[in-house]
Amino acid sequence: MPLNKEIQPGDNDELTRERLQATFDTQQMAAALWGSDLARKRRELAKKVDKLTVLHDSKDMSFMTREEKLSENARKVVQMFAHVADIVEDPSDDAEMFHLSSNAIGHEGHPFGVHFVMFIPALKAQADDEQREKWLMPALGLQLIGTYAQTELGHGTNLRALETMATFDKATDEFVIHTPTVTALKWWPGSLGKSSNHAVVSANLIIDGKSYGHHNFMVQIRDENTHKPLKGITVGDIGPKMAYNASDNGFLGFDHHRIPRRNMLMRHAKVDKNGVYTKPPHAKIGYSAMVHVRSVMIGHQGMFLGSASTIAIRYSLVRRQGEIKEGSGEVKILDYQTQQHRLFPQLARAYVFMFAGKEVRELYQKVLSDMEKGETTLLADLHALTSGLKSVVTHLCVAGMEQCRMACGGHGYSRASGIPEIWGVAVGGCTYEGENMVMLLQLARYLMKAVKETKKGKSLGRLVDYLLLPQDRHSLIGRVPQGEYGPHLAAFEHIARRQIFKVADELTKLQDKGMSKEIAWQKKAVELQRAARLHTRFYLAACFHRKVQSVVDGRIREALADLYHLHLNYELLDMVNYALEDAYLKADQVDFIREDMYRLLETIRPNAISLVDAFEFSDRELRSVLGRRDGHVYENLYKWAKESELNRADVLPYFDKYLKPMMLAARQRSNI
Ligand SMILES: CCCCCCCCCC/C=C\CCCCC/C=C/C(=O)SCCNC(=O)CCNC(=O)[C@H](O)C(C)(C)COP(=O)(O)OP(=O)(O)OC[C@H]1O[C@@H](n2cnc3c(N)ncnc32)[C@H](O)[C@@H]1OP(=O)(O)O
Ligand SMILES: Cc1cc2nc3c(=O)[nH]c(=O)nc-3n(C[C@H](O)[C@H](O)[C@H](O)COP(=O)(O)OP(=O)(O)OC[C@H]3O[C@@H](n4cnc5c(N)ncnc54)[C@H](O)[C@@H]3O)c2cc1C
Repeated sequence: MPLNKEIQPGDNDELTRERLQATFDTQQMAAALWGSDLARKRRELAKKVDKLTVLHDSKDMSFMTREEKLSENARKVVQMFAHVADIVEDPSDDAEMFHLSSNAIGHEGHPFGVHFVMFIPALKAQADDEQREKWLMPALGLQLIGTYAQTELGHGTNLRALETMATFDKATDEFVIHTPTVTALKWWPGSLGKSSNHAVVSANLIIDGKSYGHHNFMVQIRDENTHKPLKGITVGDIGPKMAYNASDNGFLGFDHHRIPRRNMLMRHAKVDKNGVYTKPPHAKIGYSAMVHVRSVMIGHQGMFLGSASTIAIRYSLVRRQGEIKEGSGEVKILDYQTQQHRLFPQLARAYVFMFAGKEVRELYQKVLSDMEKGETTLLADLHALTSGLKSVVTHLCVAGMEQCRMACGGHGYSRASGIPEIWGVAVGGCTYEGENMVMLLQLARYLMKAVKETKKGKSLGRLVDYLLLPQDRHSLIGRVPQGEYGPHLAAFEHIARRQIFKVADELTKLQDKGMSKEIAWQKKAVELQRAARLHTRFYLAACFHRKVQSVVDGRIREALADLYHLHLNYELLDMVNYALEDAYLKADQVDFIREDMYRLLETIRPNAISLVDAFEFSDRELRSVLGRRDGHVYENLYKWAKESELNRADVLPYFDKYLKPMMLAARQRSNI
């Protein structure tokens, strides 16, 4: 039995030979990546989706208009729910459902995207028991479609400047929801434009003329039967986007629209019928739906980068171009060192992002169950961690995916590669759920507080314990046996700690000179976001270390350790300026890191296909001609191109309408 479980009769021989070189069992590696239970469920649900033709794309989405995309994905999502009990073991398991939707629907969006990822989590965390009964149960039972309407045309980041108003009318026991200006229009919510009939709306709570800041309200926006907007509500689609065009992101305006008082989500903050306001136990508890998405995004982004790596690495083993030794025949492009250097570090990042995604979800679940008991101590840690990870992971993912695309040459630029769409979806993650730079500055706030605690000999939390440790002056990389690469991880720690303390000292100096805290912050904002990035990259490296250490099977651990060590080398070189500034690393150590990285590229090369096969993306899920499991790329690229709508006729009307008359006229002129 070969160790790579993807081998099948009829596959491209080149790929089969590659797969036979695996040093580990790909299904065991899949278990390390996804968790053994989820890996098994993914495998089984993919087989079931393969058999259920109603869940298959009716044609490649690249050849569809937006309206066709919306309709196609609405059709598939409805079929998916109709068959859900036959396909998944536990329909209430978000992870299993996400993988089902990834297989059957893809990533271009569908009417229930924000419903499941924000609307339901907002109700779970912020609705009281009675409200859960009223809306959560119907939402879970698909009796209504919800969205999360927070961002406005004028403001997305600065939530304190949101303009939508929810004014309490004591006489009728209602809130009056109103959009006072054009900039107050809700703008961007997913599935709002044409699909949703309910929304959790963020609006400023106003009682007796006093504003209590923004709170969340349940608003029905469309009639349940006719689907027409209710009186006082204007709603529509905001137009085409870079990608994610099967999602109808929308706008929404209210003209003194009335809702019952009990439509304010009241698990934590409350307003009684006399207009008496009760504060929540934590000022930011109403932000929980955002924290939820930030926590799920990390693993999803890892998956996007894993998909792009799979496509590029498989294709690089099919594509031959040029010779390394003259006369010895064209080589697979993955045999070029530059191609390996382009792709393997992205593969390693995909792995660690998926591991980090799992860790952060566990912390989220813990915080959620604490919150249920009114306990909010870990909320700040979770906010800091998710803010940093969300920003660093999305940024590195899209940079990595772009490398994958370019590594596929011209065919990478074609939508047939599948990379442009997932890149477009992934890059949205740099903006949604908090613009990356803004979220890095949120983490920086936490880090600066942590420095203050450290100076008192205390730690703000587990994530920043390392700030209490003393700094070494020189790295031991290349000075002691490599072992488990401890000195490399120590270098990540050193770089992060130094930048964090450096910027904290600079802030103090500016303030000591009389500068206000806010202006000093502005003067050092770029350095602060750097501190946040370095802290997060240290967290990621340490997470990779924890994962490798936890693996019991020797062959899996060895293959993972190769990726981990490559990650350490590659990322350190990417941040090397920070280690050179204080001569922590010497030039010969940088050379040592580089040479070790090149060695690792060669070590990883024979396992490359098995490391991507271990993601176990089905062809249906990958939606890529270049990334096909069987490697039959060229004949299928030709088949795909023939599906282009431009090939429906040999001559298209625009030729007769514009080009032919122009050429005829030109010929006539030349005959005169
Ligand atoms: C079919 C079935 C499928 C089922 C499977 C489901 C899976 C589906 C997967 C689909 C995947 C993808 C779909 C993509 C959907 C995308 C949806 C996108 C949605 C959105 O974008 S919603 C809008 C998001 N908006 C934002 O993120 C806004 C960003 N801004 C902010 O968060 C805040 O304004 C801020 C944090 C930048 C600042 O807030 P502000 O109130 O002004 O506070 P500050 O004064 O700066 O800070 C005050 C203190 O508060 C702390 N703080 C801030 N936020 C939090 C928090 N969330 N938690 C805890 N603490 C917080 C902050 O740190 C300060 O503390 P300090 O004073 O320093 O102690
Ligand atoms: C695909 C997609 C889906 C979305 N889905 C939803 C949804 O379902 N529901 C919803 O409510 N919203 C949604 N959004 C909106 C999204 O949350 C916001 O676009 C996002 O929070 C960024 O806010 P903004 O657009 O106001 O950017 P801005 O804040 O205007 O950012 C513009 C620039 O200003 C900078 N900047 C802003 N403030 C600061 C600061 N304090 N310090 C330093 N720099 C700053 C930013 O770094 C950025 O460079 C979605 C957006 C996208 C792209």
